[in-house]
Amino acid sequence: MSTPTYDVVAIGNAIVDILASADDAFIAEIGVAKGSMQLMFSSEEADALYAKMGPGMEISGGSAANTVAGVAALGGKCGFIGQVADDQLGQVFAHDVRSIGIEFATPVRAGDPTTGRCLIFVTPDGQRTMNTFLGAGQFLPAAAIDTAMIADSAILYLEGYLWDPEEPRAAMRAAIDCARGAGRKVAFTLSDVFCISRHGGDFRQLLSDGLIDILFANESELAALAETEDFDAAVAKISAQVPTLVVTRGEHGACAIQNGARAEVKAEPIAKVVDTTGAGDLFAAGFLHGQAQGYDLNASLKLGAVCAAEIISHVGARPMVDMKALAAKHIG
Ligand SMILES: OC[C@H]1O[C@H](O)[C@H](O)[C@@H]1O
Repeated sequence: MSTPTYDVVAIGNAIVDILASADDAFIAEIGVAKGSMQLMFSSEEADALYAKMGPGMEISGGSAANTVAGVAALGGKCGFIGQVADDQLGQVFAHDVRSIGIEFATPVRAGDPTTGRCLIFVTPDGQRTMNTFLGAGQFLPAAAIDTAMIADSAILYLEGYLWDPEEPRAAMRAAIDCARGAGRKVAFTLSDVFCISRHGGDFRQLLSDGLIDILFANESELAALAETEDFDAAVAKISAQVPTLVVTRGEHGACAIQNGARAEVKAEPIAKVVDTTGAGDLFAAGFLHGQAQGYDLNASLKLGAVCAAEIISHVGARPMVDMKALAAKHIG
């Protein structure tokens, strides 16, 4: 097997985030569950919610895109595959990933819908409530999959959010076949409990077919996938089906089980949680970069925790400090 050019190639939703402060009363008023993610199914619905939003900040996002942005900031070589439309938000998204050295060559899609956007309300406790219009992202076709790039990457990283729409799901299945055919690793994030409610059967099948090498979950996603609220039982059940399981536990840190060996990390202390958007994405970035660099499980978890702490200390899910220097300070 040849040495791969890329450390991580991701397939995910190409989204520009619009973030604004809101209080709990506003979250109740718009009728969504605080801390959750819900889909908006039309640009009219997105426009109506945007009209209610206070002054916003636009920052590129998208879960898997955030992760490769983190890996690239740490010095990894990355690629991204995702669908944007031929519009201004699409140009912003493409500019932002390319400007940090990520290879992004998915052809733009003409016509409606627009590029995806996510309206994110951040409450004073740092909690984020996301409202996503996937837009063009839900039409990523299998034909857009760059098989040469995937076969040339140590890790293919997929987001569960994108398993929902039909075309990208087919595209991701083709990408898994391509990565595995080339002897590369496949990493998958479960993204949200709602993805498991809708596609838990598929996810369990991917695991039992041995198609996933690294699985990322938070505690609620793990419980939903394992169909038990008993954390230790859930870890035992799922870790028996995947070579590496990583479970993020918010302020309680994270744990990973790799081929039977278990490691834990505490959450990195920070002065103030400003915005939790992208915490899991950046944890995945640190962990994957560590694994791609050959770090052991403890060091990979530590780098994940350091990256997650950086991202929650400011608004937006893209790193804002010199991540190489930050990693060097903590990992050496
Ligand atoms: O995981 C956080 C990301 O999910 C949503 O897709 C937003 O784009 C945000 O950046």
